Amino acid sequence: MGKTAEFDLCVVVDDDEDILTAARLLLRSQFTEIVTARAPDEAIAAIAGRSADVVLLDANFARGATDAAEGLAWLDRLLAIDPELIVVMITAHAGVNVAVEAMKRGATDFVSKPWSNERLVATVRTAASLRRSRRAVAVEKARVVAITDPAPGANTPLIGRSAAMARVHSLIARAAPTEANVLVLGENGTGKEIVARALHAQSLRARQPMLTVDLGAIATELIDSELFGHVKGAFTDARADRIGRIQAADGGTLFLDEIGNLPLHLQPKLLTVLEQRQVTPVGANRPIPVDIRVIAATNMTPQTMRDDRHFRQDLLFRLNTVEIELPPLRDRREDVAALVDHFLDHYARRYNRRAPVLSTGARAALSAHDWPGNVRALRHAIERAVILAGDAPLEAEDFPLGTVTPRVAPEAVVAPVATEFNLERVERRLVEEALKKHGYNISMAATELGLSRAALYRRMEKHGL
Ligand SMILES: Nc1ncnc2c1ncn2[C@@H]1O[C@H](COP(=O)(O)OP(=O)(O)OP(=O)(O)O)[C@@H](O)[C@H]1O
Repeated sequence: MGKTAEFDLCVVVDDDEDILTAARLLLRSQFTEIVTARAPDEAIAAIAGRSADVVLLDANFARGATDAAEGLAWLDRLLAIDPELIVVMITAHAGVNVAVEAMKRGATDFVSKPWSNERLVATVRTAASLRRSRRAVAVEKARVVAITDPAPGANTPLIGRSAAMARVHSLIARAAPTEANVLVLGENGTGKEIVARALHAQSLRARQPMLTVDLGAIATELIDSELFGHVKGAFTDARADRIGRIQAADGGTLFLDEIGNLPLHLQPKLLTVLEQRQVTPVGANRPIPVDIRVIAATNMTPQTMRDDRHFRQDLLFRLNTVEIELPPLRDRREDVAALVDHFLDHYARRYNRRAPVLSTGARAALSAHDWPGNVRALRHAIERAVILAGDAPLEAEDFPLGTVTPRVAPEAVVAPVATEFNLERVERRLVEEALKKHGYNISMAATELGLSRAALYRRMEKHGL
């Protein structure tokens, strides 16, 4: 059996039978199948529903014609059927104008008759490889888009009418339609991701995807290749080219969550992407142009972000063209009532129950609570209450408000009691303790528990924390 060909399907369209035979002989070692046709419509019918790697298309069909009008018209039709199609035009000798026109209309390359065999094979091979890499990028892009669905709850509207939230709403409305990069600051659970989604949804890029990279959830050593991509062989496990999230977000918005976790040594690399609008995958030697708008978020305080031991200031200035700061819930208690009503209604629908009534005392307690986990914690508290509610109005005791545990010294945390052996309960307790210990700072609690942020969120959901 002969060597397997590298490419699948080549289509050659020419009204000259000799040319068809020559092309078939020349290209048969490169393609598993070669379809030849004497007229373009014959070729279209022969490959209907299939995807050709390359179409070699003659420019002149009408006898004696040299202006290529017919070939160019067929080029348009073929590209209308499949805009990704790779067409190599066969032009008459010295038909430079035709070649230029064909390229302008979307042909990938051209060969002129009489051709040199070597040149023809090289041109067709390059064109077929281009098709393959375009397809690989499309598949990779779809994969990356598919795995970056919004986090649970991230698609809810931004509730809150306090003066602080009114400022946030107004900043979103003004910044969204511009191309400005936006930095969203706020403690964990204050709604930074919702703000990022609102910015994208109201932007000119709304029809393109918004890709999220949670820099707090990716192992540090993987951040480089996740963000910037890599080429095959760049490191031991790089078995194939892989585009990074930056390239996958091309045309859309890139949401860099927990930007404060971007290692210092990668910060100049991101700066270069933003300044030069191009990305160089790990191990590649040529940069790829990218068009992205960046929204970044962090739970670091503005002071920490402005400390160049944590964050490069030149990068900060690129990221924070507009800065939106989300105040913690304890500084906008007037928003609690609206949030409580929103989540009561939301979870009553979700669990198909009547929304429980809250006593005046319960409402007052919820408003007075300090909510170290901010809106996320309030949301979980309401969800739990809706699930557990009986017929009586809910009282303050029905919510796990307990005594507020401020950020405590690590040694003050009690080790789990060894007499408890129920794994689920032990897990819940550990997660809860770690959250309290770190003042509901998700990144720090996750690090302490040896979990990724995403894994910690899943456990918080599971245990209603
Ligand atoms: N203003 C708000 N209105 C409605 N829901 C909110 C609001 N703020 C936060 N939430 C809810 O709280 C949860 C946390 O929000 P989000 O993930 O946007 O916070 P975050 O600041 O990005 O948190 P983290 O820093 O921990 O990633 C989500 O379930 C979201 O629906």
